[in-house]
Amino acid sequence: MTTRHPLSATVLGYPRIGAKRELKRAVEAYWAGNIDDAGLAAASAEVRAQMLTDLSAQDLTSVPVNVFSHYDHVLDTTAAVGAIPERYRNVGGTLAQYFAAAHGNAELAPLELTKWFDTNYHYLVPELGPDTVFSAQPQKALQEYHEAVERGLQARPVLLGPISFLLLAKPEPGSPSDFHPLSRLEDLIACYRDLLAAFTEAGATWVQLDEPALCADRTEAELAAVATAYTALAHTEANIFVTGGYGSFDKALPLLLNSGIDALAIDAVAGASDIDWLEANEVPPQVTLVAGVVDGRNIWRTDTVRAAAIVDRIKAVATTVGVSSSCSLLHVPVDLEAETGLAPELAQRLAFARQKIREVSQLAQPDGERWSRGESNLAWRNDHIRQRLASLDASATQRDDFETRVKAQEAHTPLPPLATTSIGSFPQTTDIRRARAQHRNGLMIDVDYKSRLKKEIASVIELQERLDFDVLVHGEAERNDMVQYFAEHLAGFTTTEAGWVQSYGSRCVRPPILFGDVSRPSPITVDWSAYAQSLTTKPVKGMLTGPVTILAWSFVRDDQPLSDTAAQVALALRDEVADLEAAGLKVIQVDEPALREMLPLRQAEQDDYRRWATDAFRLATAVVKPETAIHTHLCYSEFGEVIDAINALDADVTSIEASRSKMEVLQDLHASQFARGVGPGVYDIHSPRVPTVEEIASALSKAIAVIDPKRLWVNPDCGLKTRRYKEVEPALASLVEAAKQVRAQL
Ligand code: MET
Ligand SMILES: [Zn+2]
Repeated sequence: MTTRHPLSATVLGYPRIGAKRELKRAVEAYWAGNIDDAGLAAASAEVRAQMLTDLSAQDLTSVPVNVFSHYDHVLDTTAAVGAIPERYRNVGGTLAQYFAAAHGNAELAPLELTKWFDTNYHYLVPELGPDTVFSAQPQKALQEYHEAVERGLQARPVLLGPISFLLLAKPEPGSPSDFHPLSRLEDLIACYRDLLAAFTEAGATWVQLDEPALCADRTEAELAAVATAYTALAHTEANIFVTGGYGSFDKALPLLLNSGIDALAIDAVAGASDIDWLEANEVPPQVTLVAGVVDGRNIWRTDTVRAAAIVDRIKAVATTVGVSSSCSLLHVPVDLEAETGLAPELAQRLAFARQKIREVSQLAQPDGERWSRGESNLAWRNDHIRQRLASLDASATQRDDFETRVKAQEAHTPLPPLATTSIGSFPQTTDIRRARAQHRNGLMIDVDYKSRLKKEIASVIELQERLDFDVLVHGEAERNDMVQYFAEHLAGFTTTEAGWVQSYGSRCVRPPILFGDVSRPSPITVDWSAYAQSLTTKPVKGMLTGPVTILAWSFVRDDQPLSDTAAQVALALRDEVADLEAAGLKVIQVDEPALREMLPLRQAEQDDYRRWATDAFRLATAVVKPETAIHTHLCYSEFGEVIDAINALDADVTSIEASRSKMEVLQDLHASQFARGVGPGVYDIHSPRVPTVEEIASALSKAIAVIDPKRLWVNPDCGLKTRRYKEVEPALASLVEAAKQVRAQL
């Protein structure tokens, strides 16, 4: 019998929150003090056991370990190199320190949370300084290694690779201004060598180092660091398997191949251009190539006929070839079998994590089962929508110029300078969540549910009138989630019952599935917004989620370009915008918080993205008359990168998360000569803290130094749905009062 290579059939990582979110429940119970250390350890062990059961259900030739996480895998690597920041170190045992860094406590804010590449996963940003001492802490990885070995599995510990770890880190507070974490490479490598030594000593022959940061454009110095790091690590006893997983390695590819590493995973889904390079160049014979042909980021069943052809292309250039997922399966739900409500013709085209393991295993067998997707389902096609889109010309995305709009809007809806508003959602009380759940489960009839929602809207309007807001919102009580709500009301989408994926820590989301042509069977939000407007003489904002964000937070069909799908979503929203305007809404906000998230990692692809993303937004909004104001909202920082796109959205007003980034965004806006209305958030809704009138007034005073007060809006930095009324009321009162004070000084 020939033994198969350990990387013949594998996946790069696995969902770790539990098929039914068991880990979420355990961790939250632990934070609340409802279970103790032993209780959490037991629950975690069960989640890991299930992961291993899944990973061993098909004949994978090796399984990744150390891919379980109590919160985040970047924080796990931070802990593995002993670099949990000093300030969390006197909190108690290692788990307490870990959670303090992850989640904060009464005294300490957690580490910064930010988006993981172009996904909706968030990682905790490591903080490193010139004096950070690295020390190998292999215990967690070893424990998971032993758990797998005890089951007779061939296991390989996984760590975030040293280059990505340093590139994702930020300088710790107080570091010299010219300090860059990458300058710590040599010391970090020494620590990784210790970790690898501990793994090999325990019996591991392979170690997986994930280098997703190499799927973005890198400077010459960063690329040089890749060669240095891997040449050093290749001279250890461990066999090194490097993965990327979020696109092509591009310039890093030859460096990795020639560094002496033993295996490299190619992302054949998002980074197929690497395969072209491999075909045109020489692959060192000692390097095993692992073909990542099973999409780790989407839920479509793999066309294994096509995938096998890609594996063959790679086999033609390399001596040893394996098959894997394109990246960790972290981004997909665990089991399709749990979805009993899906239409069979859709379900048969899907694969979640368990099904993907099976696909890998089939692809790795020369005579394994093959499936071809064939044509897309004709029943999912909507020719009427396609014709409407085809008949649109450039005027569909073009409004009058901003000057004209401002004049028309001032006449139509007079507002003071520093006008006050909020971002849309108001606190979602237990009572309102219960009503929604009861209605969903058929325990509350439509009329009762509608009157319950109307009551909620009326109370939100009453509160805003009492607080003296200038532009009111209806509060979004009808929405469980800003994307799911629209997915439930648009044709071409379906939602799942248990399709949970981790967003960060214990927070999970259920991305809807966009499977066919999108259309709007009937108005979605119009009744709620019109009802809110009927209760007040002040303007109410209609509230919609934008096309880019709807795509970013869904699993989207991959049989046509994203730009085509975005246009269909935009057209549906355009009809909704037109209906809101016709119903008397003078202000309409279309949220695009995911505008930055979808930005491609490689510069070469960014212009195209900016074009279709802004076209979609404009298609959705440019239907209104000049006197109707279009607002948009963005959060999650780093606006520098999308400022041109924000400009191109051509919204009349853009509200932006800014209180946490200390109004830095104003500098960016100023520098880019952004000329339209802007509302830098002055109340950090991510914290229960109630801001004072003085601090908001001082932020506003800073803002009017760079922005014309007529263009400046005063608002929180995001929706209020996760907050409680007891914090929100006084905070909003401070906000309105601060606006009035600064206004009085103009
Ligand atoms: C993540 S952005 C949220 C915007 C939405 N309108 C809300 O207020 O909740
Ligand atoms: Zn937001």
